[in-house]
Amino acid sequence: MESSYRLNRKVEIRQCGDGLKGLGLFAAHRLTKGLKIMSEEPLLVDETRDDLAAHISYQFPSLSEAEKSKLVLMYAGYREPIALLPAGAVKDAHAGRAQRLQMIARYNSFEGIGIGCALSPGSAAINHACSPNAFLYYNSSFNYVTLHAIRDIQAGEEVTISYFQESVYLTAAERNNRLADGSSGRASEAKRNSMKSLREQLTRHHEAELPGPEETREAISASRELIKTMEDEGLFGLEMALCLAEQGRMFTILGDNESAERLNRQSMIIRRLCIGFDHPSCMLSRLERVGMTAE
Ligand SMILES: C[S@@+](CC[C@H](N)C(=O)[O-])C[C@H]1O[C@@H](n2cnc3c(N)ncnc32)[C@H](O)[C@@H]1O
Repeated sequence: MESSYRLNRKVEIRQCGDGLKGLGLFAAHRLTKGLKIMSEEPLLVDETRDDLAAHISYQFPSLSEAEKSKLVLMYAGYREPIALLPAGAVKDAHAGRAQRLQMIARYNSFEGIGIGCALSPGSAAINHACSPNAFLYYNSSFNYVTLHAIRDIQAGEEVTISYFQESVYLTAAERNNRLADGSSGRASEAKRNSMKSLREQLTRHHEAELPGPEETREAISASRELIKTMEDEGLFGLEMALCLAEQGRMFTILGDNESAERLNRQSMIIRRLCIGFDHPSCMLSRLERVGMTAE
């Protein structure tokens, strides 16, 4: 029988079927779009991945024994039979080597998921997909890492995130370069190139001094195309929420407040999908809707 570790009632960690990706996170039953799949306290948090890797061996001794054993079992760029060693000084010395801890920090921490970079046990089991079905976020207000389903996920299906959640404008080639450690990326080249050039077009529009209505209408159509491509690619993320809000602002410039409001609502829906209703920025908007804004 296949061995697996049940992380919570919704997901389990087990070996991926293809034998290439190592461990992965799998749905224990059907997970509906928008569901919070997990929420966990990170073992370590730092400003960037480089900082986390630089500090991990100093911080490691202050973790609890339970936290240490979760951390040393993470992927370190190569698979070592740490789990098979008998408990004791040899195992501890080997598992906690500074160089190995740094590799663990590099391969398993996630940055660009909110403020800072976090290393947490459940997220360390999540593999990359170019069209992911989940979104990872570090909620610094409550100090926990959340994972939300951005589409329905079937029982037994692997739960994946994009390792480029906040760098969505990388081309397919740039992604594959960054995934050179063995993670596979199959982003469609034409679509990713088109997203990058649409973003450049929008940036030029924002940087232009006093763009006229014609230029703004052109920028709106570029923004529509960009959002449509993101949808086709399954890239429901905070960048899509930002694009919707940005398009809303352009409608405001044109005096079309109704469209602006509709886009702001859509933007908030995507934001909630990715980071949850209980994220402070989403809760605030709920208060705003009932007229309870802060003074
Ligand atoms: C955060 S860990 C994910 C869990 C890991 N698979 C394990 O066995 O512990 C990141 C590592 O998983 C592997 N990986 C992630 N996504 C992958 C993919 N789509 N294809 C192949 N390997 C992948 C890469 O080796 C990557 O450095």
